[in-house]
Amino acid sequence: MHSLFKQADKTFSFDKVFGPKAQQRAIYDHAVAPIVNDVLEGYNCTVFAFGQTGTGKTYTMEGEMKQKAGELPATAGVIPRAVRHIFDILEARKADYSMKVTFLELYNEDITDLLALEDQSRFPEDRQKRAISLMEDGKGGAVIRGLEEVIVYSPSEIYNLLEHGSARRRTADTALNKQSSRSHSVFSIYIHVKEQTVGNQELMKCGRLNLVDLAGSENIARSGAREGRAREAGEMNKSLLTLGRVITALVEHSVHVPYRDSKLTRLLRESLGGKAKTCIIATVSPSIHCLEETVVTLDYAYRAKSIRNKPEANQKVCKSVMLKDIYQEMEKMKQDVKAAREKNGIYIPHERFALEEAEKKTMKDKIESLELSIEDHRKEVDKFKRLYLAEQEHRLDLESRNKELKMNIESCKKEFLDLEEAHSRANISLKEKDFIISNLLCAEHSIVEHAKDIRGALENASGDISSLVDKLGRQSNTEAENEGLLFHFRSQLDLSLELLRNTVVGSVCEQRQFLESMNEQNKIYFSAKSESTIHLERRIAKAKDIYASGVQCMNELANILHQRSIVHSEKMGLNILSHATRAANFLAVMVSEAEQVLNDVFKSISELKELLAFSAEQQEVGMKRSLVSAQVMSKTSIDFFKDIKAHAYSLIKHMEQSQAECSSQLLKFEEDFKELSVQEEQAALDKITEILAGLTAKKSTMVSDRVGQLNGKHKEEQKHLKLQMSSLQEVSDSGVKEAVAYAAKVESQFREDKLSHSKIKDQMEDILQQSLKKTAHSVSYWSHTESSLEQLNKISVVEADDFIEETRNENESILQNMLMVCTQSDAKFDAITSDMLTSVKDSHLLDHEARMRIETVFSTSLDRLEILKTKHSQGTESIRGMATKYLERDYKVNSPVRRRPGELMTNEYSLESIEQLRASVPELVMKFRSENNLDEVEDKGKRYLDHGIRTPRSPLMPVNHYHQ
Ligand SMILES: Nc1ncnc2c1ncn2[C@@H]1O[C@H](COP(=O)(O)OP(=O)(O)OP(=O)(O)O)[C@@H](O)[C@H]1O
Repeated sequence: MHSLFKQADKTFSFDKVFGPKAQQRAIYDHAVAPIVNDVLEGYNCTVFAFGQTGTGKTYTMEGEMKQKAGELPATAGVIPRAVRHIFDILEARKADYSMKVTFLELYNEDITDLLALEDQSRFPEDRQKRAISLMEDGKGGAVIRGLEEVIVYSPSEIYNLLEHGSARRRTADTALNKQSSRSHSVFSIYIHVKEQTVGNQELMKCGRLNLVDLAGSENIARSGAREGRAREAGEMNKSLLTLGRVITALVEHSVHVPYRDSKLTRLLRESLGGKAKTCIIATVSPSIHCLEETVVTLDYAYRAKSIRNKPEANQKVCKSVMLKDIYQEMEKMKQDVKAAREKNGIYIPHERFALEEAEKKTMKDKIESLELSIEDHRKEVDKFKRLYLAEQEHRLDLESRNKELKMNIESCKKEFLDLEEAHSRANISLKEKDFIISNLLCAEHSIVEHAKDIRGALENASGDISSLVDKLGRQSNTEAENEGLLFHFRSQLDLSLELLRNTVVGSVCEQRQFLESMNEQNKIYFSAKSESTIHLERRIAKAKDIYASGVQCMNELANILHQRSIVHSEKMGLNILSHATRAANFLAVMVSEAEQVLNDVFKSISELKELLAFSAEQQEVGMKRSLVSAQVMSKTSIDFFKDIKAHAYSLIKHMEQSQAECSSQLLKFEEDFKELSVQEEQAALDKITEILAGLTAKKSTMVSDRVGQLNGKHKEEQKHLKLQMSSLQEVSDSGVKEAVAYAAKVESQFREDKLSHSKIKDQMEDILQQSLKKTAHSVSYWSHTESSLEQLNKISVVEADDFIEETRNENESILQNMLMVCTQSDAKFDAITSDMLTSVKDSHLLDHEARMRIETVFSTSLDRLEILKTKHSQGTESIRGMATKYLERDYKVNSPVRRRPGELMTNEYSLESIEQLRASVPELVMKFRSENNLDEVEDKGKRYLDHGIRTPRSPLMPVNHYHQ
């Protein structure tokens, strides 16, 4: 089956190929019409159709012949069309012609005349078709004795004969064709055309057209032929087989062409390699089920196409010569008739009978001896065929083995190339990894640098924090100082108020004492002057009241001020205390956490460093190992393939040699055999018996010698081949084992390396993620701390500022009130004093003495008042000065923070800079590839890319989210 499909790939070329829809007319015009013209020029021409049964041979040759209105139907085949064509030409030429036709059937090697009259014999055996003998004409053609030649004058006559004859053909119902022709049919048209020559001599052009419809070649099993049909098919196939052999012999220019092996080939002898012009129509089926037969048919047709005939026109004969022939023939026939009349039965003249008998006898002898020799030949040929077939099989076997070996070599080469590619890929990946490692080291270095920077920044921050703590301490000191100052101010204020009160009380007492003394004096003096005294008393009481109310007011104010200052200082103290403790706690926690974070970062960085170093070391070791093993393996594979190649080469050479030798020997043998056969044939004519014996002996010895030689050689070759094959197998087995072992080793190493690499990578990834998380956490924490500090600072500053402002405002308002009260009391005191002076002046008018006394008292009072005034103004001034000092100089306000901790960090360690710390493996791979022009290499780095795309580095994600 496999070979069949292989055959189906074959290509055949023909003069013209007609498809299933081709019209009969097209086939005729293209293939047969030129032949008809040649027939009319005096050539013998043959058109024969052959092919598988049921493929349309009869349809092509005969078709439908019933005329419609004098016209042939479209389905008319080659024969009716040729007949019509011939008549058309002859009539157009107005030629003088004669035409006769014969129609015979060749069935199971028997020739039957299809145009002979029906036998009216009573007995069925007599009614059997008369067998007709086939004889050589001595010019390479065949003569059929006793065949009915019907002279025809019109196409319709021929059509009738054709229909009549076709109806008598043996047909049967088969699985492939309902009306399958079981015989070969030959319809011949003989045409004699008279030609006028210059010398007024009449010449005749004799042409013959054989139209042959062969029985179908058939696969007995498929055609469904059984028993009688099977035998019939076998016979048909036999004659077709002989036809095939004849074609083969003609194609190969063999000396002997087995025409005589079947009647069909004897009949067609002239048309195959003879002097006739031949057209072969091969019919095939488009069905796949008929592929085998189709290929065989096409093969026959293709081979038959290369047969070269030597067409020769028949000799033009004189009319007189022809007439002479005809008369001779008539004479012969007359003698036959006469002999038949004289006796009952079939009689011929005695001389002819004796001649024919002798001829028959010699022929019979010849045939017998030839049959014997043919039988021998056949046996020998069969033997050699078997040998040849065995040899061919052996050759095919060797060829297939050779092919297998070649394929093995090819696959090994491919594997080797794959290995080389893998090796180069491994090298590239090694370089890639080196590149990545160096970049990772750089990244690590930069991370360490950044960590150092962070540490510096943290140190700065801790400095800032400690300065902040100092500042807070200072602030609390300031607050304490302020408290002290306030206390001092309060005590001072109390003192001055006390002093003022004492002064006022003293002056009032003095005034009172003076007034009492004045009263006593006046009692004495002003007994008479009660009105003025009453007035004075009233006035004094009024001044007394005013002074008492002023003192009371001052006292109240001082108390309020005192109480407020106490409350405020307490509040402030509490605030400052709480702020300080909060800040201290917060800073302590922050410092400890920052230290922890820093420690973690350093720890993870050192771990990362160690891991990186370890992984780089391991990778290097693994890569080196794989490189070495790959190199070893490549070397071994190369050696192994070299060995195989050398072995295969020697094997092929040896095979070629042996094949050439075999074929040359076979050719030689065939030639010898043919030569011998020819010689034998020649000699057989002379001394058949003697030479046959000699020849047989010679042949048998020669054959046995040759066979022995061939066998010996064949055995030697086989031995040699076996040896070669076994060594080759050993080599290939060992090579395969080595290759498998190396492959397994390399694979395991690769797996190990890959596993460790992936583990380390995972660890690295984890650590990196952890460190990044911690960094992110610390960054967030820092920023949080910073904001908290800032907030705290702001709150405390605002609170302190508010409090101070409030206190200042309150104090200022109190002082303003106090000053106002003082001024009011001054004014009132002045008013009282002036009143008193007026009263004193009034009293002066009353009494000079009293006036003198009063003047003295007045001057003393004035002095005292002056002193009181000065003291009062001094007290006021000191209070004011103290207040100013307290408010402007001594009350310490917290100076604003110049540099905020954390600014450095946020500015220097932006998200971008942290992102830049990443060593992106895909980018590194891309960079490496672009630098090394490795784009065309199978994209192994794609994995990194894919990986990079699939798992974007998550550690910084929280940071990103936090900051977004
Ligand atoms: N080209 C065609 N167009 C129409 N019908 C066709 C064609 N060729 C063959 N046939 C039909 O196929 C059937 C078989 O054809 P035909 O008898 O000519 O085959 P065959 O090759 O002579 O077979 P066998 O060798 O068995 O005699 C017939 O019925 C015929 O009419």
